[in-house]
Amino acid sequence: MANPNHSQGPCPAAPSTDRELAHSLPSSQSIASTVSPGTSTPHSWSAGTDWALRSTDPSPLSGGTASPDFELHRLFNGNNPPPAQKAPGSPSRAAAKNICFIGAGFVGGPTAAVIAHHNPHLHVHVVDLNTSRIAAWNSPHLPIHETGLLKIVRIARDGTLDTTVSLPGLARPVELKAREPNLVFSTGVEEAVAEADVVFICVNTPTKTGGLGAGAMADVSAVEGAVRTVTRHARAGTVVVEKSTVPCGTAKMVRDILRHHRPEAEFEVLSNPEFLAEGTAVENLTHPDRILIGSAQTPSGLRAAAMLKDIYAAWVPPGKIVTVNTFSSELAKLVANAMLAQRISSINAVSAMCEEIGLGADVDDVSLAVGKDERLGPKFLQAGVGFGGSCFEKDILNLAYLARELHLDAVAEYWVSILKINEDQRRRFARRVVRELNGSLRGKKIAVLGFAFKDETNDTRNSIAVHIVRDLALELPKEIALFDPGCEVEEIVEEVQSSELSSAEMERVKVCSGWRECLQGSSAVCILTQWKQFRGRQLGASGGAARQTIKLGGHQLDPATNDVCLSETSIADLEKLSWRELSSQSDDPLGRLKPLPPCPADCSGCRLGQWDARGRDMEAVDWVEAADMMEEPRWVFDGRNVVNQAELQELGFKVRGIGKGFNCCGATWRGG
Ligand SMILES: NC(=O)c1ccc[n+]([C@@H]2O[C@H](COP(=O)([O-])OP(=O)(O)OC[C@H]3O[C@@H](n4cnc5c(N)ncnc54)[C@H](O)[C@@H]3O)[C@@H](O)[C@H]2O)c1
Ligand SMILES: O=c1ccn([C@@H]2O[C@H](COP(=O)(O)OP(=O)(O)O[C@H]3O[C@H](CO)[C@@H](O)[C@H](O)[C@H]3O)[C@@H](O)[C@H]2O)c(=O)[nH]1
Repeated sequence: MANPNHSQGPCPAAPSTDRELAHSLPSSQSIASTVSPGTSTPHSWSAGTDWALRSTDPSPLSGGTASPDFELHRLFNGNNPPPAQKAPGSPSRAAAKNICFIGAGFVGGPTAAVIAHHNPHLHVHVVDLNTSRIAAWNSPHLPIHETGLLKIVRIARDGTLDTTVSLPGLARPVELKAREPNLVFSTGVEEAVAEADVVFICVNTPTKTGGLGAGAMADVSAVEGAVRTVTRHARAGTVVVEKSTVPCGTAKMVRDILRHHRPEAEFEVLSNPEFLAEGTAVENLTHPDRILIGSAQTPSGLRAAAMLKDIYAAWVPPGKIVTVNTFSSELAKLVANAMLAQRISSINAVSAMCEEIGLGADVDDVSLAVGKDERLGPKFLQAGVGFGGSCFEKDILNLAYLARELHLDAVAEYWVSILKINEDQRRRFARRVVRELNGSLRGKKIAVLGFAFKDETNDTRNSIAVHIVRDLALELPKEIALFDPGCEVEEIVEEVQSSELSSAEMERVKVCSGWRECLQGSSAVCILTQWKQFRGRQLGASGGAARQTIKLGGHQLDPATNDVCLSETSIADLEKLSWRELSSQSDDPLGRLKPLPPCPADCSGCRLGQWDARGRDMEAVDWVEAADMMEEPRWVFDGRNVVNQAELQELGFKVRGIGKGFNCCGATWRGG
């Protein structure tokens, strides 16, 4: 809870936005941070006030929302709502009240939670056939480990408490009214669909493994399953939103199925692909680069798009919401992933060249130089052992399949070449390990640090590590020890077991629960995931978290009235102020969260620990200690260029990074 002893006057050293906030609260206002589910009221300044909505977006699609401009208008003009301003002929549709998400996976769960968090007036119901997944969403131990996710789930799922905030930067205490719960997780798929105004389909769409298009085409059977439920149970007029990544033309297919089974009912089908990346899901959902909405370009399609746009406009600036037709939207999702992966394959191809040139060419220097070109930019130019994960490969295969279907073989080959480079990159890495260890791994222990497909996640699906472990296991080493600071031992075991290793190869694989156990007695360490813990204690310690600059939502402060309106975004600003002014370490500095119910004594979630407060080994590797544990000569094969090569070489390690055509002493070497 915020400290009442600091409630007098503004902080003299505070920047201007802080000073504005310091005078921001009138003496007698009480602030409701939410309204009851089912009312059309957005975040209200004072409870019980109903606001007319105004479009702040010149686009004819906008149906209006509680945008910052609207909130400012309200503050300048008291409680008189601004006149509704709709572009002539612009479509309108009743605002959604009940939303259903089918699929409580990596996309459905976090997306539903963020939508519910920012739209307290909506009732959001997330359903899945997987009972254990739903049980986890209803527990203190969520099935998905994403920074900040538990907190927003708790706010929306459990509601919040009445609280009063007193901070040195605030003129007077701020009263935050309790929030009602508006996020439900259940297995009641049919009931949730029957109640919904909008149904988001967030089910899995993996690459087909058999039959027509095996190994290339996306398997949309789960989408079809979800659509079947909609045809049977949805009310006429329900808007169906395709959130899953699907082949181009799927929205039309869904529309056709609905028309066939329910010819009397009007259904609109929208494409609204998701661009979040795992490990940064909450950040990506909270501050998206864009929200893409594809709709039929008919009046009713545009009305449906406007309704969806309003849901996002609760926290996304209107300029970031892009509306197109459904085909362009579906294609854009596949192309975005293909182009991101293409950059990685491009820089990995360069890394192979750097290694072969061997004259000191360093791929990281090339990335730096190339990324300075504003037309190219610095992101997604990190060379490594290749990209993994559940999305890039399947979406490129999907795109290439479409090109082939269109008889564009050269185009299909172009996309497939991205995957060929990726495969070559990981093969080259495994070959190099074997070559440097004199062409044989027999009798040697190989340590693998990192098993998740990227850092800050526990997702091991299609991880590069699985492929490399398989290639190394073929060499019959004494042992391959695996450790990942973000994954449970069971998660890694499960993934390895599904990797087609023979029983003789499997016997050599051991999953460890700490880096010491993993490195003990090894001849070589392969770093396959970019966890910062692998950089080492020395670097980890010197890094020190930079002090965060607090943006106090300046555009939401009214300089004339010094009022502040408290949407969840503004409450987040208050939390930042609290962290700064009171040096609070609490995840809940305003004291809004309801306590979690105690877990049963045999709770497996408690036993395994949690992402945010877990018992697993998140300690940085101490390379000084590691040097003593390993067999000589000690090799480090850094597949993500995370360690400081010079520092490790001083400790007696032989280090090989990606795309380094030299070692630190200037001697050239050649990759495998
Ligand atoms: N994972 C990501 O980072 C990411 C990002 C953007 C887009 N996508 C796309 O989003 C979609 C979902 O991906 P995900 O990673 O969330 O998948 P996931 O496997 O984690 O979750 C899908 C969930 O859908 C459930 N499901 C399947 N059929 C169902 C039905 N008929 N009724 C109720 N529940 C059902 C499954 O039980 C599962 O829990 C995919 O198309 C994927 O390509 C994923
Ligand atoms: O410069 C880079 C960036 C990433 N990677 C690797 O690429 C893979 C994918 O990383 P990332 O894209 O960050 O994670 P994903 O969760 O797979 O997200 C991608 O796939 C999602 C599913 O479609 C999209 O929504 C996201 O926009 C898109 O980034 C990982 O193995 C990374 O290690 C690199 O090797 N070099």
